[in-house]
Amino acid sequence: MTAADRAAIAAGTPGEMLMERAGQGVVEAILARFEVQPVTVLCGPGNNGGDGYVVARLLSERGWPVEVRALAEPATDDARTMRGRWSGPVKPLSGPVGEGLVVDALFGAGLARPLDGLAAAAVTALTNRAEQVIAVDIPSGLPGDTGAPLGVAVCAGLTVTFHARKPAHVLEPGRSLCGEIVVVDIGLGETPTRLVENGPEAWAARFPWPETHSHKHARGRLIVVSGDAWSTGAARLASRGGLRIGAGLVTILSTEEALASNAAHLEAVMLKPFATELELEQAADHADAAIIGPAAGVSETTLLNVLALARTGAALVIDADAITVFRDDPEELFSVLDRDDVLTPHPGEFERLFPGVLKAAPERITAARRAAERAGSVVLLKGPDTVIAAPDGRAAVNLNGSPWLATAGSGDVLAGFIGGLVSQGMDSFDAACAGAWIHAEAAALHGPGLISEDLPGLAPRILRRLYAER
Ligand SMILES: NC(=O)C1=CN([C@@H]2O[C@H](COP(=O)(O)OP(=O)(O)OC[C@H]3O[C@@H](n4cnc5c(N)ncnc54)[C@H](OP(=O)(O)O)[C@@H]3O)[C@@H](O)[C@H]2O)[C@@H](O)CC1
Ligand SMILES: [K+]
Repeated sequence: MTAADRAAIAAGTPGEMLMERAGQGVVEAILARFEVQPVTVLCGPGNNGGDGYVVARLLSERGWPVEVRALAEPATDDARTMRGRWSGPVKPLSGPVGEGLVVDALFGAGLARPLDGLAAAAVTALTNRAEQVIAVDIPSGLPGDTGAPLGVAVCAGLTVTFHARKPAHVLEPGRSLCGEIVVVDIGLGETPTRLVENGPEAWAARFPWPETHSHKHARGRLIVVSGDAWSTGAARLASRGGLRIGAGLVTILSTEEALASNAAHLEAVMLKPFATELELEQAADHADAAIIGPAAGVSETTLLNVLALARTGAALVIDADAITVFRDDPEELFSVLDRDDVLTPHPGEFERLFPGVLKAAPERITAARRAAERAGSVVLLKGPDTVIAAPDGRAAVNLNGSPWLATAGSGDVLAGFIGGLVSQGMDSFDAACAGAWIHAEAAALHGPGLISEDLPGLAPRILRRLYAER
């Protein structure tokens, strides 16, 4: 039972009533998606099984042919009550499951160990039937607080959970085992949750729209540090992203040798030379935000450039090579970061800065939180389920990730989106969340054939939508 259940029960809502609402929610989700057909409900011994008996009764009352299979007798009072209200037969779990839908009410939040014996066999027999399987709360075999199955686990086409998504619903591979996810309100009320699904509702109210009197300097001054003469495209992708997301002035800072190639490809983005890290520091002096890392080169120069930017008042977005250069001494980086700064590692870069943290954490949200706390800055851990965490414990998981983003340079544009938002004064955690969401939304909008050059130009369609809904 979760803390939310216990709190609701302590506040006077009987567990039995919560269970009735939970079963009702599952049934409504089924009725909204499927025609009447045979349904087999697999019930476990705990309250997840209790929900299963409610589903069986309510579907049967609506004329559905229902068969109940139980792993064991109910072991909780509420489950026993619901078992008692089911007037049909209860068959053993063993043996093949017939045609039609299968409701998986074997285990939910109380899963304590890998499935074995009859439960494992029943779950294995459901392989290749995902579209017909409706998981109650969580696909059995998947612990709610991680996205990692303990052993065999149900693969469902629909998962109906209660109150709020749990880590297993948002983190891979769990998220893919859930299929469509429906969250049912069972009246648990407002309970503090520190896991946020990243989406506009989490940050749109604080999006930095320009006001009538805004001028370009007030809209945010962003600088992007260019790579050397052969590696200038990444900084331009980032700068274009920054400009499209609304920064008023974007400047690429480039060494002499890369000036010509940058100059040949820039219009609204400005260009300034620098030779030493001291000159970089001076050039960045009036910037609100600075991006460093995309194609920067894994070199001592990049490391010194990061430290130089950290001496300015600019909020930093540190990506790619600018992360890797600190692999021998991550503390050197952490000692100059503050909570306005954002690190945007993929898992390999994350490992370089935070060795062992991903492996030691039960899942990616905890890993990103620990990293943010250690670094003292916002950390955006990339992946199909990108996680954003702040040093104060805030965390969000991006749910609109898109496979089209697996293309060269997409991370550079993401750094640009985040830097552009931070430069406009948006809180860095919000900016990382908004940047990641808009980035994935843009990719989904384009779909097949996406290249990173397309991403900045897709942002306006999403921004228009956000602007209209503000
Ligand atoms: N969220 C909400 O608001 C509401 C939630 N509700 C529902 O309650 C569910 C949580 O119920 P729950 O705590 O009783 O746990 P549940 O998953 O049924 O299993 C526990 C039982 O399984 C057993 N067991 C564990 N692992 C096993 C294994 N591998 N193999 C074999 N046995 C194993 C374990 O035995 P033990 O570990 O003690 O030996 C225990 O007997 C939740 O997911 C939701 O569906 C609603 O009803 C009300 C509102
Ligand atoms: K289940």
